[in-house]
Amino acid sequence: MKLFTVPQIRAWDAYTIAHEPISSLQLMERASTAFVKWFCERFDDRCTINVVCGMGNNGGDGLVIGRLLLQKCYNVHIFVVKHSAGGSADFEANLARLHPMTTVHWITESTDIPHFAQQSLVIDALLGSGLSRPTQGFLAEVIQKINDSSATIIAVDIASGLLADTPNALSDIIIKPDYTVSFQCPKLAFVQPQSAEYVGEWQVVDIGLSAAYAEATATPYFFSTASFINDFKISNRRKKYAHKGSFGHALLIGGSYGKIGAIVLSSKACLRSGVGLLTVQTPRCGYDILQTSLPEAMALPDWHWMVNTTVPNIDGYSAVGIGPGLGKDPLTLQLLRELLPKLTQPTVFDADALNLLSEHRELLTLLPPNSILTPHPKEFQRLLGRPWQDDFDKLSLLQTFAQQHQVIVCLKGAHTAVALPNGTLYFNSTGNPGMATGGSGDVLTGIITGLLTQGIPPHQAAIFGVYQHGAAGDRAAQKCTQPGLIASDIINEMGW
Ligand SMILES: NC(=O)C1=CN([C@@H]2O[C@H](COP(=O)(O)OP(=O)(O)OC[C@H]3O[C@@H](n4cnc5c(N)ncnc54)[C@H](O)[C@@H]3O)[C@@H](O)[C@H]2O)[C@@H](O)CC1
Ligand SMILES: Nc1ncnc2c1ncn2[C@@H]1O[C@H](COP(=O)(O)OP(=O)(O)O)[C@@H](O)[C@H]1O
Ligand SMILES: [K+]
Repeated sequence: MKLFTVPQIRAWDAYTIAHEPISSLQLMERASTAFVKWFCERFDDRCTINVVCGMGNNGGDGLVIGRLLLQKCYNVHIFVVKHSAGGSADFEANLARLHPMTTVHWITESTDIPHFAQQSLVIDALLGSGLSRPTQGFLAEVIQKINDSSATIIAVDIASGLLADTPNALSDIIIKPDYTVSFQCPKLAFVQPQSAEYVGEWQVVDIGLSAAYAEATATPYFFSTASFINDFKISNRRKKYAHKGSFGHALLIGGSYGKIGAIVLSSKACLRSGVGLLTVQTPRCGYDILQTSLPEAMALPDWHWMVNTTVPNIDGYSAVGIGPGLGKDPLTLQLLRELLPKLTQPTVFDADALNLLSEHRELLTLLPPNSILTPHPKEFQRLLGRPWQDDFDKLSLLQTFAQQHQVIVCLKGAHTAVALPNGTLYFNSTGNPGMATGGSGDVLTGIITGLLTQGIPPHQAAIFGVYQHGAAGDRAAQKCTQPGLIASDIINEMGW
């Protein structure tokens, strides 16, 4: 699914209105109907609902939502904050339609702001994507009062006061919703850690905007949903006469004294991703551990007891993964230095392989094109050599890094962002905080290396691997709960 900026979404609305054809008023009705459908599936008519509206089209949505819920016999109170002299045309039209049904409570000064009871629901339709300046005055007071209440808050399209495509100032006063129900496509802010408390649990509802516009309009941002991933047509079916040679031979290099578990986890995930053969190079202290815990893997023990030091002969391997548990010993650095120019096969760099690259930045120029780097935010900061100002700055640095080095970077976290060498970004839709546990990233390295080994092109291996890793994590969390989840559970739930 493509992710669009607010100006693009506005153009998308206009295109749909011009080409469907449909009036903007009808589109507002359609959007609000989709919201109400989502709402009624979750909340029954015993609750008290406060719809708090502004005077733009987001407020217009609020008025329609209020009307539709009244028609369904919900207990609805509608408030309008008078923040401008007149409302948008569609707001005014819907205000007129509401009049015979109920009294609208106007909030024109601070004393008009109601108390929102603990058990009630607040539907936030104050401001949407038309936000043009920070909220101030009694509009900000209303937001503050809603936030201070214990009511359940549901934002229409986007939380009032939250900017969709650019960072907010720390001082901005913004609704902190429990849920955001957004129209047609997620906003960029929804996949940024800094906006988390201004988004809550979010869901996109389809309002039938033009498919032709979406198809024809370019964007660097994508959201990897199940249907998007299915388009890669990566099959889990095997041909009857397939043999282990049909699925490639992976080489993983990692582990050091005390961190053999990391490379074992990667190895296990790599095997479960479907490779035909796997060889694992570890220091000698890892030999017994690996052979005992994973008899399916072949071991290539280094002469060194504690760390990896020897450049393996990489001929014959379909793909390489290096980094989990690797350590940063000077001998291991030497290995990496000598290995890099020899690599002709697709390669994944993770963990300490990335840290070594960060500390010896001249090595970055030796990365083969389309290599896959899988840093978590701290590792990415080290690779950059400097921190970012905010999440949007981080994304732009990520795009620039991938373009400059012609590599694929999977910046891990909730909504892992995969940056391609052409600057496009794919935000992942799967995964959960249960995966914030040691070893989860090692599993991802194994999965992506395994996909590369089977001949899947690097950009697909990265996007698909990240998606399937998160999906396996979601299945694991269902079984073990989020706190109970450990990295091995992700491996046990693998399969697609
Ligand atoms: N056809 C469409 O365009 C559709 C739009 N929809 C809704 O329309 C919304 C966007 O509508 P609008 O563009 O009218 O935007 P808003 O509803 O966000 O309101 C913008 C108005 O508020 C004012 N404003 C902006 N920031 C302010 C601030 N901080 N304090 C006080 N006033 C402020 C602006 O000057 C403008 O008059 C979407 O979020 C969505 O909810 C939906 O109805 C779906 C269809
Ligand atoms: N809150 C979260 N939501 C979704 N996925 C998460 C979350 N926290 C961590 N993960 C995933 O778990 C993995 C953690 O990787 P990493 O930090 O490298 O762990 P480790 O180094 O211990 O293996 C990443 O793939 C990341 O996307
Ligand atoms: K809103």
